[in-house]
Amino acid sequence: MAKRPAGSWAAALRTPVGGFSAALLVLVIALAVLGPILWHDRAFSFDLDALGEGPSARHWAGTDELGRDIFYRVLVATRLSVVLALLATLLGVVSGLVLGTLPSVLPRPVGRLVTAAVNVAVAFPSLLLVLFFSVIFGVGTQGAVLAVGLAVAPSFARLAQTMAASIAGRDFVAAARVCGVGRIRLLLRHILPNIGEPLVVNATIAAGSALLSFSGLSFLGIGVQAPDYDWGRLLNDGLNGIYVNPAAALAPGLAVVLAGLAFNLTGEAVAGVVGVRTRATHPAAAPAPVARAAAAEDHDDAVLVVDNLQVAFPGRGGWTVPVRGVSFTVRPGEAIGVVGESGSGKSLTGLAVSRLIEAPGVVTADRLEFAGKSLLGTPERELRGLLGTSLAMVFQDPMTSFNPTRRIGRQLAEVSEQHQGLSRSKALARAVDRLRAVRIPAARRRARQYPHEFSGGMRQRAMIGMGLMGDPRLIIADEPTTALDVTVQRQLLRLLARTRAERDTAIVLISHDIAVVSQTCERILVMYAGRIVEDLPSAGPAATPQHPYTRALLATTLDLGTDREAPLPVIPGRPPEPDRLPAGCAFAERCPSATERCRTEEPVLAQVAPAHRVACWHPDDVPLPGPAGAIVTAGGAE
Ligand SMILES: Nc1ncnc2c1ncn2[C@@H]1O[C@H](COP(=O)(O)OP(=O)(O)OP(=O)(O)O)[C@@H](O)[C@H]1O
Repeated sequence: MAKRPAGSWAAALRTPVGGFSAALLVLVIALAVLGPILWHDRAFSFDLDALGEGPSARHWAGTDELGRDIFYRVLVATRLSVVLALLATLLGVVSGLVLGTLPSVLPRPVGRLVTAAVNVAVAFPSLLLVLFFSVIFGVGTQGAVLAVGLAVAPSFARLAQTMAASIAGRDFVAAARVCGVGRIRLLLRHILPNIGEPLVVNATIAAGSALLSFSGLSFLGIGVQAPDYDWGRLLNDGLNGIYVNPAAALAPGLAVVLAGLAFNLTGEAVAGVVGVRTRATHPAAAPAPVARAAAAEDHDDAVLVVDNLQVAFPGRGGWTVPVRGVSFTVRPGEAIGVVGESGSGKSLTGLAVSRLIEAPGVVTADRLEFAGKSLLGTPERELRGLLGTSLAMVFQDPMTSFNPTRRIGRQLAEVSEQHQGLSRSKALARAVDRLRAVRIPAARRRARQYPHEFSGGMRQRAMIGMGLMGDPRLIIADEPTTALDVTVQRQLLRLLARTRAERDTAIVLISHDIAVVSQTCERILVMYAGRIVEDLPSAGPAATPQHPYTRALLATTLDLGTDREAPLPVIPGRPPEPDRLPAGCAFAERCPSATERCRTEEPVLAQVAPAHRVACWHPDDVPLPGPAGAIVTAGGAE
């Protein structure tokens, strides 16, 4: 299980649910431990002057027919009630875990048999199972523990099975398998630790239910037997005289409810901390604004204006700001490339523009406008229509971009049904037409197919086709060609270029590959550690990169002329983590031209030529070798 920072537990305790459940649980545990030690004698002493009496100053919840104090009996019964519930839960969790994970270590036919047995058991209501097992194991405490425990087991087995199956498909398990790790070790080392958290949460909640079931069994007379007593037995005793002394039944009933609540609410609070349920956290204060890096240029007809954009996430020691004051403008029909190494903030910038940053992430900007509308100030409902028809997003992994259970045509058609009010058949006809427009052969037949029946390149085309269902003014493509081979990559870039030429659609192409970007875009934004460090055209007189980072990126680009005998060029060092940024220029550590000033003072993005901005104290304007010294790579322009 991953270690949680102490801060998140403390924060959970400060919430009303967390605080209340923790207090209640501490009280229940304290009573279970101390109850029999402190009040055993009082619970067993007979007051012959007060037989079967109602509440009084001496006996707060009255007495039973032998004159024993009900209040103290309820307190003393806490230990047996809680211990039995916990024992039953433990039994249920352990046997459920064994049943749930056995199929992954047993030979396949036996494993299937176990799975089928679990499926059948899950189909029965747990109360029915409790009664069934009680009959089998017989009346008494032991039988009741076994009955409640085994009745809980199937739901844990199912939970463990489902979670183990989802983990078993992950890459790290495959990697361990390839390394020859055996099945049992795989289960113990790689699968169980990753399903531990949800199991603990569910076990805590199940303890509350076990307490209730146990009290139910004792109440029916098939659980704890005299002279022992738990809350269920006290409830049973109290019910006989309920018209004389209602408190005799109410007191143990209240104890069951409060202890059940303590377990259930604690489970909820733990779930909030370990993230079993996705819950928006509300950090104490908003992230502090970072120093402005540059202003966006003003254009009246701009499709997208990003001015001083910041994306922040709450971390252990405060906010981390992976995007720090990014500013740029995109005009109609313009193709802008965003490049940079992994972690430079490219994707977050694209996601912020598409309003896809989820809480607890926070997006702020002086201006973030798409098609003249503020993306931060306009109500969600108003924006949905605009973004649905005018903004298209193409992601890196085309397989996960489509819903695998729905036909491609229907998924495309949904856009027009939702945003353009087209009928089902008209929307589908448009979907087929759009698939044709992105050059998908046999579009009508293909529209009836599922995503897995498409090749990677076709899925990316279909994704662009989905964007074209509306009338996109901007396409944001985040690493759209990374998963594709070079030929398909070229086709896709050509399709983007054609779409742009035909419809005057602007394109923001995010890539780590400066060669890909320079082939498709006329302007390149180079990002490093959450900032734009250079903004330059990809061709023309101002296309000589001046930032040492851009020059280093270009130097590491391989092309047909690269000397295969020489070692592969790399940029030494690694980019800084967003929560550990140095003072001054973030690239200084890796920069051959860095001086003392670079290490103390952060450069701002400044104009060095028309349409060329650089954030560097020592820009290098010596033209690079190659055609006109510009960023034209082996692929050439499309
Ligand atoms: N939800 C998140 N919570 C905290 N930090 C995040 C979150 N998402 C991204 N980051 C951090 O923000 C930084 C920038 O991420 P981003 O995905 O924008 O990088 P990128 O330049 O697109 O890299 P890549 O090419 O690898 O996708 C990374 O250091 C990442 O760890």
